[in-house]
Amino acid sequence: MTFMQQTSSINVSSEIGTLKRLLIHSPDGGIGKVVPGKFKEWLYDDTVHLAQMRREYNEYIKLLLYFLDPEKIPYILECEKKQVNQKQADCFKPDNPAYFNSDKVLETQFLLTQILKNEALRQRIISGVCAWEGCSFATERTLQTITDAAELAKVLITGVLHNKDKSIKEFVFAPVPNFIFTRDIGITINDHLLLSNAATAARERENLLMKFISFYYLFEGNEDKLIEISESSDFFLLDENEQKDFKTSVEGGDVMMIAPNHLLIGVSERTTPSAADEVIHKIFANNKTGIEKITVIKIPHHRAVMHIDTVFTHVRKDTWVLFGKFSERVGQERNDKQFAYYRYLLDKDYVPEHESIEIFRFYKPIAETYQPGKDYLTDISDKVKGLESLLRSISIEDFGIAESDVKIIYSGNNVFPHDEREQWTDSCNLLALKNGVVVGYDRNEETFKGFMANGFTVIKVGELLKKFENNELTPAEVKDTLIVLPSAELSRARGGAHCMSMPLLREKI
Ligand SMILES: NC(=[NH2+])NCCC[C@H](N)C(=O)O
Repeated sequence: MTFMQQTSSINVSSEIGTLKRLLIHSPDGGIGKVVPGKFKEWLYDDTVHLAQMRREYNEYIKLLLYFLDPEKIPYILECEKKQVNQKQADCFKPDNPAYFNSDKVLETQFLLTQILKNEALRQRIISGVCAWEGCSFATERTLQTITDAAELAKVLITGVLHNKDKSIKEFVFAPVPNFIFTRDIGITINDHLLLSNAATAARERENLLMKFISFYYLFEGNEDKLIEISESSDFFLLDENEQKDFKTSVEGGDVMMIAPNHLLIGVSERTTPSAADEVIHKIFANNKTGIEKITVIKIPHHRAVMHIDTVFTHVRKDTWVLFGKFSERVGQERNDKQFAYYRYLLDKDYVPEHESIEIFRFYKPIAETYQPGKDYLTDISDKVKGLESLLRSISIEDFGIAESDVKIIYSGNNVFPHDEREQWTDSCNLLALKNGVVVGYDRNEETFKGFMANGFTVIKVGELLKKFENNELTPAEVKDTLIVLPSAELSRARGGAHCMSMPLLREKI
């Protein structure tokens, strides 16, 4: 039986409907191989203490299981208790027979292992990865000799090959240290999945592995629901400069299924204009995706804001968290207080960040037949003046909220330098477990003030889990809450809970 046949499978139509199933990846050994000389290329800003990162991440897993698959909890608690002295309990290791194996909280390495048990696919995947990574024939043969699927999956992800007695290690290819950010490898759009096409080589193998996982596991038998994006066929003939303009990369952190018929696409450091173009055409051409409205948000290209989900996320139908520097309202307010004459005097190309954000809306009713040559751009400038008014308009139009009830919570409570510091450590990158219950990082304390001022409870994950364990509270009873994960190490990889999750199933809202 295929995955689709045995489960009520895959469907996401908002960022805040109750989360029922997602794809994650636990920090693997490859993260422990990141060296300073590779920071830029591998998209890291620091080295990470892997053991501590795993402890932090396991709190996240437990939280997810409590909400999505509570039947696994007794097993996890028992396993943790038995192995307190072990660095990491076996039930958290995807390559261990004791792995918790949930069909709600799915894991990439675990799924890859399942596919690798099929001999024909095993050959195909090894060849695919080897061709991609350009490894020697000898290495390919060595990989073929690994008969244990779990071991092979680990090698294909970490790039580290051990010999039989585990004494000698060899790197067969680079690690993929950003694979924990499963958000970026694909986007569930209703019952379809848009496969990413990474902007940088450091993340390309992730996309390849995700393709295998999608075609041979998650969407097996329903491959028509997978959407792939690629460069146009004449791309290879373009000269170097033109290629820069027409490169087609899209990463999941830039795509949000924000409301049942509405998709947001960020054009950023990672997602290119030509990728947005291609996504718009593919989605409008396919009525089954259920998308009528596509809003494209152009943000500045820099590391601090690599994807739109580092700038804002949806918290509750009426509530958003946003980086104030990118809000036209906040920008205007500052200017009203003291007019910025320097803007006349500075270099001509100086544009304050919020003003450099551009928003475009494309609209095609489902009932209308798609015409490739038609321009679907619609003018929304009367109501959308910038990012903040866009978010407000989504609450009002897509979720039926009264204008006066929409709340915007700002990174660092909009006080410099906390706004920038906390945005950097993902104060705006929250994962909603349900409408009004979101997961973030414990270090972004100034941002908490905005949550509390708007009636939210802020609680450390450890405290919440204790309440669950003592039966003082159930996940169903948790409302209007920001749950915060320990983040000393996790945040160093530069992604938050939103990045560390790929929702596959949410309740309709
Ligand atoms: N959706 C996200 N914001 N993902 C964050 C990815 C972080 C990762 N280090 C990168 O630079 O690619």
